[in-house]
Parts: sequence; structure tokens; C-alpha cells
Amino acid sequence: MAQYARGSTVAVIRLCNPPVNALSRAVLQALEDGLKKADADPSVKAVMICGENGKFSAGADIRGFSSPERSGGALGPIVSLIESSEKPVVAAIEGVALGGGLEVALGCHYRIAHMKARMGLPEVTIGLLPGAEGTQRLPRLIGVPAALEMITTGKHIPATEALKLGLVDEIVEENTIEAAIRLANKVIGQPLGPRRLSLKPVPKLPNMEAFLDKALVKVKKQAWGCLAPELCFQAVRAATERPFAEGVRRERELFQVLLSSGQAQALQYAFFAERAVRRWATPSGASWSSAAPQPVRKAAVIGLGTMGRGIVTCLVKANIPLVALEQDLENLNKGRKAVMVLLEREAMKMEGGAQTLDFHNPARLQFTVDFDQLRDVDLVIEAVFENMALKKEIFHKLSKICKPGALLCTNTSALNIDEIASATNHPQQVIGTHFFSPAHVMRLLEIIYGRHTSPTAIATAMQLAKALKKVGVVVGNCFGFVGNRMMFPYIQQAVFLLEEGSRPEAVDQVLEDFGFKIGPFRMSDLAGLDVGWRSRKDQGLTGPSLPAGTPARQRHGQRYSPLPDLLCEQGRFGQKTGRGWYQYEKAGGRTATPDPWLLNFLSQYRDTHGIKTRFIDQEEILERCLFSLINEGFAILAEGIASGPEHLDVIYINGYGWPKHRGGPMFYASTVGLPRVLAKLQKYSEAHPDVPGLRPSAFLKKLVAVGNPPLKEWMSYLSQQSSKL
Ligand SMILES: CCCCCCCC(=O)CC(=O)SCCNC(=O)CCNC(=O)[C@H](O)C(C)(C)COP(=O)(O)OP(=O)(O)OC[C@H]1O[C@@H](n2cnc3c(N)ncnc32)[C@H](O)[C@@H]1OP(=O)(O)O
Ligand SMILES: NC(=O)C1=CN([C@@H]2O[C@H](COP(=O)(O)OP(=O)(O)OC[C@H]3O[C@@H](n4cnc5c(N)ncnc54)[C@H](O)[C@@H]3O)[C@@H](O)[C@H]2O)C=CC1
Repeated sequence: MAQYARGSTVAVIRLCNPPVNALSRAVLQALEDGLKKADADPSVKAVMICGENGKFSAGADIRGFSSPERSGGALGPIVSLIESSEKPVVAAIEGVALGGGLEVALGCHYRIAHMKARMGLPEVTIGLLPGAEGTQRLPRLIGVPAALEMITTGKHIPATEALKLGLVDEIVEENTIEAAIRLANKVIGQPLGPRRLSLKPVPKLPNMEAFLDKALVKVKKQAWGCLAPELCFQAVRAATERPFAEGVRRERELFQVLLSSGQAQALQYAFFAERAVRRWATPSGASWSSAAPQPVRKAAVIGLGTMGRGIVTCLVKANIPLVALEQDLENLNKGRKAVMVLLEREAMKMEGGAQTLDFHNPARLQFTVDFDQLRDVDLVIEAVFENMALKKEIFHKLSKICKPGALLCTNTSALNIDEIASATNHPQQVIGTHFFSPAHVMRLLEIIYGRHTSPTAIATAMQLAKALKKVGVVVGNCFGFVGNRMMFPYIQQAVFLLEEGSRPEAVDQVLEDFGFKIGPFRMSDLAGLDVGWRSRKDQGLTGPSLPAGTPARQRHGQRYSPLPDLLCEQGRFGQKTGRGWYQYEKAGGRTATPDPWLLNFLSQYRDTHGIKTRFIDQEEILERCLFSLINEGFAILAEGIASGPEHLDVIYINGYGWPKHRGGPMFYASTVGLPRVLAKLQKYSEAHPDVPGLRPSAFLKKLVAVGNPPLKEWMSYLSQQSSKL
């Protein structure tokens, strides 16, 4: 809705649709009515448009895009209506003006913004383009390079930058509404022609063609299979080549292509999924609505290796005073140096921004080898080696030293949270906080509750995720939790495909073409093959504890591939040793090239084990890797380890490089169609009966049997009894 109020000369139209004044059909109708009323009233000399509750508008109602009665189409004509008004219209921008919200402001003759306001055209991030003439007006106002950057990346810009670009006429520190009314009064009677963006030419560049060609290459490179950035580009290019009305027609055509592309639905699903997972719940009835977090005034990180360094960096960036602890002085100094390098780099990135990093102050970041320094911390994150005995020893110590209310978090990637908690006197305070590498970059924080973890502990970990600007996803306790557990069958299939005849680069290519930033073998080389090797040795799957006489390619009656173990035995740990599934220019090198040694090795391996090499096509590679991962996802849902498919999807998008425009693995399964996923799994399972990962999960079968319901209904088909928790 929008409220209309008339002052002595200026009519005020206030957009009201909490929480973000999204432009629903009703809001647009009220905006149109308000404009017409102001136009018809001779005592009104100017109009001011603002938003309720200190927010202009976050744009079209995204939920409305999937409904047949879309609000989007109505917006363009309203923006034109604003612009063609014979009375000056001023936009008073507070909070956010995003998407359609900014397009409304672009229709206004003047824009005034609060210092703290943010503006942007983020449609590209939800698979669309600014379809209410924004791709045509913005380049006319701020020029092609700046407009292209905003439209193809969707980034939000602060008011100060908007002023520099000429996107707003003025910024104010105090009352934006009053300032806008003052401005409206001041411009009454001034000619409006020069203020109508549709009448302005697009500012020329001396080398427009060359600039656009170069920009297109960059856009395509960054798009990574996502359609929207390139179509955004084409719409802006149309603005440079055609008159306004024709450009608008082109914009509409391109908008329709995106709207029906499937990617837009996936990206909008991902947008809401990320928000849905904030409302966490556990099978025992604890939930976000009743649990309150406890404050974290001081924290500690134990272990300053690969993960600990990144975690320290996140906490410092979030302004949380911190103690960083190592096992001895040598490791402490090594860790401290590495942390300082990361923090210096972060500080450089933030230079000129409002925030500064205070990490040279020992009261805010203290390095120590003394556990006694942890007495007064509210939260500890343990990131020592992945070894149960060591973790238990540390938690036992923490339980004695830390104050009773302190939250004790472990960054384990797969170990049992309950077993770790059993070493403490306060198991209700123990929780998994699984960061992803590099911890200061990756957005995901998998939060794992154990049998005794209290709702307050979960709420505190979620609050921590928010403070660290991460996406927290609450999941139950099982080996590998959600992310790694789904990853195991995926990696396993990738390796089996090599045994049967494929090559690392062929498998990687298929998955990278699908949209993963990095295929499984390149990923494994980057993370280090030794990590998994150590874990398999601990599990007794390889190494000295393997009972004599165990068949080389079988464990516990199931198919097993010793290929990764054999590579490790050769010292091929991946990038760090310069050799792994690929070869690199040197140890620590980054450029992977296929290694003839590996091809030869694979061929000998097949001969040794009597495996007949066969050609494996792209479809089989994709299906075996992805469907086995998805199949594990259904098992996880059935066990109550995650409370919905959105959780799995948010984890995969933010922690594992799953292409967001495919909406996450479970959403992808719903678009492929569950009957097809099931049929394919059945086919592959029949061909490989000794691979449990390919055996269709009972939950998947049930969903197919009940008629392939939409994803949002899946969980309603899960009977209470099937939850293990
Ligand atoms: C044929 C021609 C057709 C022409 C069609 C042209 C139309 C267009 O040009 C297309 C558009 O406008 S598309 C919309 C573009 N706007 C966006 O993408 C902004 C999305 N929102 C944000 O970034 C943050 O929510 C924001 C920064 C605003 C706030 O962040 P916070 O972290 O403070 O809060 P959130 O938790 O994210 O949001 C609060 C609640 O609001 C919901 N919401 C946000 N934006 C929405 C939107 N645009 N539509 C509907 N609901 C929206 C959000 O889901 C959340 O709700 P709950 O989850 O229920 O709490
Ligand atoms: N490396 C990765 O990509 C990821 C690792 N993880 C998990 O994070 C944890 C740490 O892994 P990384 O950082 O890779 O290991 P790392 O080997 O790089 O670092 C471990 C650090 O812990 C220190 N340490 C060992 N015993 C200690 C003690 N008693 N007191 C204080 N410090 C001690 C070591 O000196 C070393 O600096 C593991 O549980 C791992 O499974 C989780 C996600 C990703």
C-alpha cells in the first residue's frame, strides 16, 4: 500500500509494505492512485515519494514473480508515469532503494538520499534484469561503465558513492524527508525536461564499441554459466544503440527470456532458502522462536593451522576480542605470522571504508600457549588436528578451565560431537561450528548440535554466524554432518569412474561445465589428498591397521577404490607436493595439467585388477556424481539430520561451490524430476550392486510413489517414526 498526504504545496506518497516496502500489486496501485490524485489537485505543486520505516523500497515483491498475477509488469508504466508528471517529483531515499525501488527513484526528477542509504539493481542476483526501464535510464544518468557495473553485478552502493556517480542529487545526514520537501518546494516551476532521464542521450565514450566488447568478455567470464549477467549486458548495450522506447522493448524481451529460463526460479528459491534456514528447529522442539543467544564479549581460538588462522581473521573482523592459542611457541609464532598476513590483507581491502581493524592491540587480540588465559572467554572454537583423542583431551581441559557458561565449539569436519562433548562437564555447551576453507572467505557455517546441546548454545552459534556475516545452517550430528556426508558418495563416484575408464580432467570438465567452480579432482588436489588418507587410516580402511587378506577393492563387503591411497603412498598429495590427480609447475603450484604418469598408472591399475576400460560419456559422469550426492541428501532428510531440503541447498551453494543458478542439489533434483532421478539411480545401482551410495533412498522412492510432490511439500511425507533423533 502507499499513503497519500497533502502538505501545503507538496503531496507525499509513502510506500508502505513492511518489512522492506516491496512493490506488490497493491503498493503499485496505490502509488499510481497517489500520482493521479496529486496531478488532479491544483493546489499540489510538487510530489515527494518516500518509504515507511526508514526504507525506500527493496524492489518488486520477489514472492510475486512465481504467481500468475505478477506485479513486475505493472512497474515500468508507473515509472514512466512518474517521469511524465508535470509537477516535479522528488525521491527521498532512506535505508535501501533496490531493484524496482531504485527504478521508481530513477523515474523521479530529483533524488535525495540519506548518508546511510544503499542503492542497487540486484535483479541479476535473482536471475533477472531491471525490467522496469532501469537498464535504459541508469546509463543515461551515470554513464555506461558505471551502469554496466551496477546492473551486471547487482552490487549495492553506499549513498556517498551514489553521489559521486551522479545517481543522487544530494545526500543528507539528518531528516531526509524534510530535506526532500525543501528540495521539492525549491524546484517548483523549474523546467522538467532536462530532469527526465528518458529524454537524455546516453553519454558517449570515445571507444564505446571496444569498451563494450571488452566488458562482455569480463561479464561472460564472471557469469559462470549464469544467463542473467549477459542479458543484463545486452539490455545496456541496447541503450547505447537504440532510442529509449526501443531500448525498453528490448529490455522487456530479455526480461521475459530470463523470467522463463528456470535459472531465475532457482536463484529466487536460493534467496528465500537462505532466509528460511535462519528459522532453525530441532526434532526435540527447540527453535529460533524460543531460544535466545548469550552474548559473546570475548572468544578464543585453539589451533592456528589452516582453519584457525581464517577463523581468527573472521572474529577480528567482527570486532570480537580474542585469545589465540597454540600448542607451543614455535607453532604460535608461525600461526601469529600467518594471521597477521591475513589481517593486513583484510585491512588493505577495508582501507577507506568506515570500519578499521584493530588487531595490533593485545587487549583485542592476544596470542598465547597458556590455557589459563581462557578463563574469562564466552566462547572457544577448537581447530586442532582432526583426531578424536586430542579433541577430547582439549575439551576436558576447557571444561575445567573455562567459566561454566562458556560455549565450547569444535571445528571438526566429521567427528562425533557427542563423543567430544562426553569429555566435558557441560555437554549442553558443546556444539560443532564447521567453518569452510578458507574460513575468512567462505560464507557457510555448518552448526551441529549434539544430543545434549542446549537451544541457547544453538542460538548463540547462529548469532555468531550473523556477526561473522556468514550463513549459519543448523544440522544434526552424524559422520560428516550434512555437507561432507553428501560429498563422500560424490567423490567416491568420481574415483570409481576413473577405475572404469575415465580421466580426472574429463570428470572435472563435466562438473565444471555443470557450474561447479572446481571439479572433484582439482578440488581434492587443492585441499590435499593426505587429509582424506589420514581419515581413512583412522577408520581402518587403509594403512597398517587393515587386516591382512582384505581384498584391494572391497571393504565391509562394499566396493572400495584404493586409488587415492595409492597416490598418497607415492607422495602425491596434490598442489602442496606438485603432484596429485594432476601435475603442477612446482610444489605449491596452482596450474593443473594432465599428467601422463597418471594415465599410465591408471591403465596399469586396470590391468592389475582385470578392469576392462570403457568409454564413459558425459551424461553418466554427471548423473553418477550428482545423483549419488542427492540420494545421500534424501537419506539425511529421512533421518531428521536436517529439517528441510533448503538446508542442504544452502550448505551446498555456500560451502561447496554448487552453482547458485541451479538452486542447490535438492532443488536441482526437483527440476530434473524425482522419477527420473530414481530411475537413473536404479539403473546405476543394478550395474554396481556393491555400491550402497547408488541404491535409491527409501525417502526418494516414497516421494516418487506419492506422485513427485513439489519440494516445499517433501517433508510432510516423512513420518515421525523415521526420524532417528
Ligand atoms: C515484463 C517486465 C517486468 C518488469 C519487472 C521489473 C521489476 C524489477 O525490476 C525487479 C525487481 O525489483 S526484483 C527485486 C530486486 N530486489 C532485491 O533483490 C532485493 C532483495 N532483498 C535484499 O537484498 C534484502 O532483503 C534487503 C537488503 C532489502 C534487506 O536485508 P535484511 O538482511 O535487512 O533483511 P532480509 O531478511 O533479507 O529481508 C527481510 C524480509 O523481507 C523479505 N524480502 C526482502 N526483499 C524482498 C523482496 N524484494 N520481495 C519480497 N520479499 C522480500 C525477506 O524474504 C525477509 O522476509 P522473511 O524471510 O519473511 O523475514
Ligand atoms: N583444512 C580444511 O580444509 C578443513 C579442516 N577442518 C577441520 O579443522 C580442524 C583443523 O584443521 P586444519 O586447520 O586443517 O589443521 P592444521 O593441521 O592446519 O592445524 C592444526 C593446528 O592445531 C595445532 N594444535 C595441535 N594440537 C594442539 C594443542 N594441543 N593445542 C593447541 N593447538 C594445537 C597445531 O599446531 C596446528 O597449528 C580439523 O578438525 C579439521 O578436520 C574443517 C573444515 C575444513
